[in-house]
Parts: sequence; structure tokens; C-alpha cells
Amino acid sequence: MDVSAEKMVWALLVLAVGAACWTASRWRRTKAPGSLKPFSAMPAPPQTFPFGNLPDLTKGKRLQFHLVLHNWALQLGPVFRYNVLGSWKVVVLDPAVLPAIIGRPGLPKSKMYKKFRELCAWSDDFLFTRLDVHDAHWKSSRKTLARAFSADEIRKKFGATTDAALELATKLSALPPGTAVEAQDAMHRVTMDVTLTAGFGIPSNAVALFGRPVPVLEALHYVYKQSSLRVTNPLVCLYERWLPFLPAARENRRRHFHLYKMYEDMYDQLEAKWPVAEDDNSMWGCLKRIEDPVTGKPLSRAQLVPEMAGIFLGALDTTGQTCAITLGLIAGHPEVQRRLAEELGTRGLLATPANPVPRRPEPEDLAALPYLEAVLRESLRLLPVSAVGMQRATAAPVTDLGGYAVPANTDVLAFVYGLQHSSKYWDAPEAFRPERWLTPAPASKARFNFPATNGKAEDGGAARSNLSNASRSGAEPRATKWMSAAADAQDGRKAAFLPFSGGPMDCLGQRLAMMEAPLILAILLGRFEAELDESMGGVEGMLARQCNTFTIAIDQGLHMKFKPRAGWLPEPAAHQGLRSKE
Ligand code: HEM
Repeated sequence: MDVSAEKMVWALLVLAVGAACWTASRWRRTKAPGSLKPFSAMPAPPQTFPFGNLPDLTKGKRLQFHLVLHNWALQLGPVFRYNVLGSWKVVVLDPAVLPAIIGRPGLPKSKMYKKFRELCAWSDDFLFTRLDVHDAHWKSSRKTLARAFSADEIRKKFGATTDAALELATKLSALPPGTAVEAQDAMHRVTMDVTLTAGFGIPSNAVALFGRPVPVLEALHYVYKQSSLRVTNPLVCLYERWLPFLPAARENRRRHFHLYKMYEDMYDQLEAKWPVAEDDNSMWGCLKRIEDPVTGKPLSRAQLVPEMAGIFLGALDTTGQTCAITLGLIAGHPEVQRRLAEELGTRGLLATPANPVPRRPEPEDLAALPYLEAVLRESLRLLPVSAVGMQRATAAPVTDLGGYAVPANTDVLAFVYGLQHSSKYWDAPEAFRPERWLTPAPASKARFNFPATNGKAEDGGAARSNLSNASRSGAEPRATKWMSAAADAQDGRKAAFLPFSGGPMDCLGQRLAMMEAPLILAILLGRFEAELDESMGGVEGMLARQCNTFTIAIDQGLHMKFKPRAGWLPEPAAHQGLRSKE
């Protein structure tokens, strides 16, 4: 055979193999309904008539829905279903199946949101707005908002975050020795100040009011808790709908309207005071530039208030809880705290008698704190704020989920807590071991890093996010990359770590979160030794009180003491952000 004929044979062979792979993958995607196992064959926990599994889900005083699901997953495997009031829900924690839920094209989120809204909201509510990739409005909004999360924009928020954390440090240092502080509340104040002042240009003084109530936070937390309660137990909202004059129903309605009113006020302040310049890529600037995909015009007030509320909601508790929980875990593991202090010391960020006023951190410091990064990752693995995970609903009558046919309109859950606690992917999954993130992958591979991009548009989400780089890198579109990482199911760090979700709808603010959280932690831990208050019963006591109130939280408070480090001279508060009247 001459050379050209041989080349031809090889080319044909390659084409034939390519065609076979393509056909096989098409066949897999369009597998005939008959080749799927029936929905009834999917494992399920035993039910109690007539409420299905409701008694299990509502048992006990705490909202520990994620722990009930985890327990079922241990018994039933990575794809199972449970029943509440006659309606089936599917739970998935198999990385190979997750792309069919949250990858592209994935399942629509809007159907699930519609149900959620019916359960939890009292009007055409402002709480949940961002729908799904099948929605032209979502596309237009995500693309425009991405500029607000570019590396340049995140760098701009570094100063405001530093100010807010330093101001909190000053407040903590003024407390009488041994005072216990509710760490979740303290952290929410910091993230609220950062989001409002640096994100929207709205004056905020939640940290300055430390020790006194902040109405927005109180309203938000009430609404979160009540909404989580109603999702776990839909009977609550049924009887409230039928008996709206009940005191509990009236209180819930009142708080919802209070929160909506606050959002409206916030919008009015912005509209009146902050006209948006062409190059304004603040959150408010980007929101104002979103165009209605149907009319091509900027969004109306009625469309923008929910968008603004969505960002506010996405930014506050998620990062605040992550910081608080990480502090709690560090306080409960003195050896981790010691090692962190050493690392901060190498950068001049630790208060000591020889360094009484640690310098202000610079953006570049974060990339040089690999152990802090490992601690944060481990905290996001052990207690991910979105513990229950990503909820979607099937659109088509038969969807292939792990080989099972799932009927249309079924709720499906990509169960993050179960995935991140699976012994299939993690050694000793219940242990807090930051070291698992240090080897064998060098810490330099993924880090807190937001290089200047000179205004180039980019998605602030996973494409270039720090934590998710473990599973995504290079130029490949992120959904594809993430899916192939999911297929590489042996390394938990690649396949089974989704605190910010995955696929096209992943967290838009993750890069901001991964600037805020380590910076706040570095500032506080450089100045204080964190301790759990005796009332917590140690780290075991803290973990036993984990609950779900929209984000994961520690029920009845995460009470901690912050002992100033020897030699530290507290800096005067240098809050340079916008202040509102106290
Ligand atoms: C540690 C902190 C955070 C965690 C763990 C977290 C986690 C998540 C998760 C799990 C989702 C759901 C994605 C899905 O449904 O597939 C999400 C969505 C979102 N997050 Fe975050 N988040 C955090 C911080 C933030 C911050 C600081 C912002 C800033 C505004 C933010 C903005 C958003 C937005 C806008 C979405 C909706 C994305 C979309 O629909 O396209 N998040 N986040």
C-alpha cells in the first residue's frame, strides 16, 4: 500500500471511530423510554400514610432536612426518591448523573421556583427571581451582571471589605474580656456592609451598630427560616392559606411585606441618588444596564427590584455563614488555628508584641495563604451553606436520571451535602481535615486570585473562580469541562465538591465570596484567638446544632469568644465606606 492510500485508510478509520462514538452518545441521550428502569423501581424510604415521608423530615425541633436526606442516601444509594403529601422528589448525589440536572441543557429551575413561591411567598414576591438557562431574561441578565464580578470589580471591593472587617475587629476588642459574641450575626453585618456599600453604593453601618438590631437582617432571617420550614413541611402553608387570620400566618405575612418594603426603599434610594455612567460596572450599574430581551429596553422598576433583591439575597448570608462556620471550625481545632497563625505571621498579618499593628492585607496576600485556602475549602465541604443543594424540576415526561425514567414535573435535587460527605470520594468524610486540600495537588494550582483584566468582560462564576479551578481549567467551555471532571469520579476534590454549584447556572458571586471570606478571616485571626463559648459544647455541640434556614446555620447561635492576641494594638476604625445615620 502506498503512503497516500495508507493515510486514507487511517483517515477513514478515525472517521468511523468518531461516527461510532457520536452515534453512541446520541443513542445514550435519546435512549428509548423502554430501556430505562421504571420510576417505581427507584429506591425509596418506607412511607407513612397519608403524609409520605413528612414525619421523618419534620421530626425534631431543628430544620435538619439535609441530615435526613444524607441518612437516606447512606441506606438507599446515590439516586433515590421520597414522597411528601403524594408528590415524589428525586435526590441525586452521583457525579455522573449531576450534569443531567445542572449541566447544560440540564433541567429547568423555574418550575421548582414556581412551586417554592407558591409555598413560601405572599405576593408576587421579590425573593426569588433568577430563573433558568432556558429563559431569555436569565441569559441577558447573567451576561450583563457578569461584569460586576470581573476580577477588576472584585479588586475594587477589597478596600471596603478590609475596612468592614477591621471595624469589626475594633468593636470586638472593646468588649469586656470573655464576652461571648454571636459569630453568625457579626459576620452577616460585615457582608451586609460590603454588599451595600461596595456593591450598590448604599450607605450601611451594620458593623457600626454591632450589638444593636439591624432591621433588614432581622426581616431576612425571619423570612428564610419560615420559608425553609414551609418547604420541609408544606402543611404549614396549607393551613395558613386556609386560616389566614391565625397569628402565625399574620406575622409571616407582615414580615414578608416589611422585607419587600425595604427592598423598594433601597431601590428608590439608588434610583434617586446614583445615576449610572457608561463604564459603571458596580452591581447597581450592571443591573441598570440589563435589557429586556423582548423589548430591548432597560428593565422596568418592577423587573429590577427582584433582580436587586436576588443579588442581595445571594451575597449576604452565604458568605457571612461561610465565615462564621469556618471560624467555629477553626476555634474547635486548635492545631489548625496555630498553623493558620504561623502562615499569617509569614506575611506580616499576625499581631505579635514585635508587630503590634499588622499591616492591611493586599490582594496579592490571599494567593500566598494556601493553608487558609485549604481551611476554607474544607469548611465549604463539611458544612456547605447550600447543603440541600440545587433544586430543579423535570420538564419532559421521561427524563433519564441514572437509568431511571422520571415523570414530568418531578422535583429533582442535586444533593450537595450528601455528595461532599460520601465515603466513596472522601476519606473520613466527617472529619475536618484541611490537609486533604494540600496534597497531592500543589496549593499554587488553585488560589484566591483575581488578576486585573482591564475591564474585559468575563463571567464572575466558575469559569475562572478560584475554588472551582480544581475541576475546571483551560479554555474549554465550563459546563463541558465540569462534566468531564464529574466523570473522573475517583478524586473527590474534582468530582464531589460543588459548594458553588456547577454548570451554566453556578454561583455568579463565587469569586467575590472567595475574596471576602479569606480576607475577613485573615484580618480577624491575625488579631484574635477564636474560641467556642462553653455553651456550645465544643465543635461536636456546634455540629449537632447545624440546621437549614435557607443557608446552613447553627441553631440558637454560634457563640464565640475573640481573645485579642498578645501585643496587638487595636487600630482606630478606619471605615472609609459610605455610612448611614445611626
Ligand atoms: C460562600 C459564598 C457563596 C456560596 C457557597 C454560594 C453558592 C451558590 C449556589 C449553590 C448557587 C446556586 C446555583 C444553582 O442553582 O445551580 C448560587 C447562585 C448564585 N449566587 Fe452564590 N454563593 C455564595 C456567594 C455569593 C455572593 C457573594 C454573591 C454576590 C452577589 C452570589 C450571587 C449569586 C447569584 C447571582 C446566583 C444566581 C446565579 C444565576 O442564576 O445565574 N453568591 N450561589
